[in-house]
Amino acid sequence: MEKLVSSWYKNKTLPESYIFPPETRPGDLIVPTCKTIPVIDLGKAVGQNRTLIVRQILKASQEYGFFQDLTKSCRLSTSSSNYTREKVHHWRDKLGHHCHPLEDYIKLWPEKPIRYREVVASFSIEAKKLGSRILELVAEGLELQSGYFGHKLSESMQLSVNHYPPCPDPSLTLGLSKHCDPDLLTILHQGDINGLQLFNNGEWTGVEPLHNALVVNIGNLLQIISNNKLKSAEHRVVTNSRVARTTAAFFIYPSDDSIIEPAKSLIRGDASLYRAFDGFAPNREPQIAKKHGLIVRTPTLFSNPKPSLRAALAPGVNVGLMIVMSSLCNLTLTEMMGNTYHQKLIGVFGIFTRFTGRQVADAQFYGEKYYLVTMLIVLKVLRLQLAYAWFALGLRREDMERALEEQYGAGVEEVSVNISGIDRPERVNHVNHTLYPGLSFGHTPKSVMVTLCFFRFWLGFGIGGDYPLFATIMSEYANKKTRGAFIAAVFAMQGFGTLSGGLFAIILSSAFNATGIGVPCLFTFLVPESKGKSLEEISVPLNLVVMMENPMVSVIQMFTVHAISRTQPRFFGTSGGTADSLTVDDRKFL
Ligand SMILES: O=C(O)CCC(=O)C(=O)O
Ligand SMILES: [Fe+2]
Repeated sequence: MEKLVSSWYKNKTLPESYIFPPETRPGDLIVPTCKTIPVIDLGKAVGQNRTLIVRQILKASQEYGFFQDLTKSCRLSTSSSNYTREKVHHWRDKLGHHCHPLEDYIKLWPEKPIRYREVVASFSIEAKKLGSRILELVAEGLELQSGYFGHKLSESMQLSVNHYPPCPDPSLTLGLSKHCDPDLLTILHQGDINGLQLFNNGEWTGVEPLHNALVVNIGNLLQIISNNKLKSAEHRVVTNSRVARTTAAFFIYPSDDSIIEPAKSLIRGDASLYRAFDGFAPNREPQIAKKHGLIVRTPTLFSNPKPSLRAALAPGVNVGLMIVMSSLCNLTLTEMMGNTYHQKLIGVFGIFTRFTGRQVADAQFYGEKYYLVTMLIVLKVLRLQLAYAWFALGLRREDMERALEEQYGAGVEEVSVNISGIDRPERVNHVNHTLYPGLSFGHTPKSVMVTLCFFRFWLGFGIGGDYPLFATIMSEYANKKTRGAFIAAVFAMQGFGTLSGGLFAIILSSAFNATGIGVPCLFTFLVPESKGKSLEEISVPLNLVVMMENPMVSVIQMFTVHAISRTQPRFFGTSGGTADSLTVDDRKFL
């Protein structure tokens, strides 16, 4: 392990590796302490006062993401867990370990000092209780059902004991640089030494240590679950040259298998600001677009927990596929329309579809566009594509929200109907049916398998009628000598088509991934260090800035523009229906 700062800091000047770049140094070390960070006495959250306390907590969490609570209730590292790779080290040593469920972890805690286990155990039991109480009050304030944050969502707890030794030059370094906690809720015992600072309204303010108080701050996950009704606070720790500062932070976070998403009741009427994700691991930090001076607001930003599968579903792939496929279809169909074999095929096909039902034909993608065999991949990610369209075109927010509301409803249908070149409204059903094989009845492996088997069977049933058709037409068309080869080719082509569709998806998404950007989230929050603007206001252009720096993404955006603009005039509001007729404002994002 790297040597702890505490073991060598004495009589030394600040080593270069601890000197932060000028723009992130603490600057003026004496910042005003924030007298207005609300102090909430949880002991009073009973009887008639309860509603008042709930209101105070909610208000504090919305404005600051921080409040102080008056109820008093292993791994040794230095700087951060990323010591070898980080550019600058933090002036901090840290002991970290899990503490809940206690009986699972206590045996792993340090044995010395002798009372460590006893003291920390009782503290962590209290911290857990306190966390649960606060979360219950937060649930009440957000009008979520009682116990909403209980069980899995707040199942785990980790403790970080931070030690910041006296520092030779506090103006050049930081104990912890600006960050938001990635958890649900943090309960911090900060002792009685100043050091914690909160970034609010574009300024740093000190969080004054209060006797008998714990600092409570909202983490990213609570911001996500509350759909931005609560705010995860940005904070940092500055050092001082006189005394060591030791703090204990309890991080409450969900079990690994929890699904994190905005609470359903909080997205009614509002757009859901975050997509759902699972496999939450508190240490999985997102990539930070440092050169843009941006701070990552959500742990999901550009994170790609299951790279292979997710990569294959990258929206860029979908757009690319759609364009290639629909051009192919258009060409093929135009070619075939005047062809008598085609007429025959349609005739027989018509009988077939009447016999087996429209759905069967639709579900196997053969209604009219024979070659949309990759539709399955494509449709699954339409939702993400809509997000791209939004970013790329600077669409009006209301339009985007409406489209999202209708996700797998009419909005997507229209887009897919249009993109695939089927423009009559009565064909909406057709697209609807093609969606089925891309959906699942549930999210467990079993239900996915059942859905898949069911639709595969259905598909096979439909194809079973169709293959003989192909064979017949091809036999009629080809001469005797080459007939066998032609029929083989026709059948093989479908497989090749599907394979190359998949291959295309994989190549495009690997290229996309290699750019380091990963699959973008629907709404990501990159916040510049500038004041005055709301998250919503700045997130769209900023996402674009990041994306536009990347040639691959720009290409995908151009695709999106063409695909959507060709077909979706209503998304443009008043600005017209083609890329050419976008207004100047729209164009600035292209
Ligand atoms: O030590 C402190 O005052 C704050 C610690 C902190 O923010 C953290 O561990 O995330
Ligand atoms: Fe923190």
